[in-house]
Amino acid sequence: MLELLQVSKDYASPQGSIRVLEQVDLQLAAGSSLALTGESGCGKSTLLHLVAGLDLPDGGDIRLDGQSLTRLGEAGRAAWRRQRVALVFQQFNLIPSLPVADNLAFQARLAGRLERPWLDYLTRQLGLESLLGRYPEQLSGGQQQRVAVGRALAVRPQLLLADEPTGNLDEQTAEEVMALLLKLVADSGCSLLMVTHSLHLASRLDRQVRLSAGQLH
Ligand SMILES: Nc1ncnc2c1ncn2[C@@H]1O[C@H](COP(=O)(O)OP(=O)(O)OP(=O)(O)O)[C@@H](O)[C@H]1O
Repeated sequence: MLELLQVSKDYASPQGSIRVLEQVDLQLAAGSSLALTGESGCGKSTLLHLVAGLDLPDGGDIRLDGQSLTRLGEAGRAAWRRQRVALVFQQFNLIPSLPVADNLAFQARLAGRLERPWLDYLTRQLGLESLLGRYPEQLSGGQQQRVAVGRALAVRPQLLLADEPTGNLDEQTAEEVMALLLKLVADSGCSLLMVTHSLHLASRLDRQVRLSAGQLH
């Protein structure tokens, strides 16, 4: 279970400090999915980055199965980023110098969690078997995002964080990638927190919340 307890975040600006998140409370049960929507600049990516352990809140706490992220030191936060959460970005973010097979295994290897049968299952389900020797630049956007989904889920994270995962894809490819992502998230049993501008995509997740003026609705 993911819990955000009174989470606040400020950024410095020339006009002084700006509060982007204002004492946000949120709970996401293990194995369930939540869509985070809201206008551009409202703080959706900020919230996702905090949960990912990429940045620290200025107030409040973030907990995963009772463990507090804000009480961890740098090494503990690095382990959180490697093993407990995984990210899928709008821009795919594959490693250009590695073929698909190594991109798929990269994070699971780094986390010491590479399970070959699970990775093979993901590879088959994502339709990537014939592309394992190719490099990212030789793939379409939809193919690249399927690799990114496989790479993230190969870790067997407790929580998958997705930031506009289909934002760079045409409508039909977005549908295909989203269907695969939802099926494989269900297969892995992890929770999903997804940022999206699309109310249609948001409606496919268990719950929807909107971020506005620093608070969730
Ligand atoms: N590192 C930073 N320093 C200062 N301000 C920042 C920083 N990162 C984000 N911001 C500001 O915080 C606000 C929230 O940004 P964030 O990227 O979280 O919004 P978002 O809802 O994800 O937007 P979008 O939908 O356009 O991606 C914006 O006003 C942004 O300019």
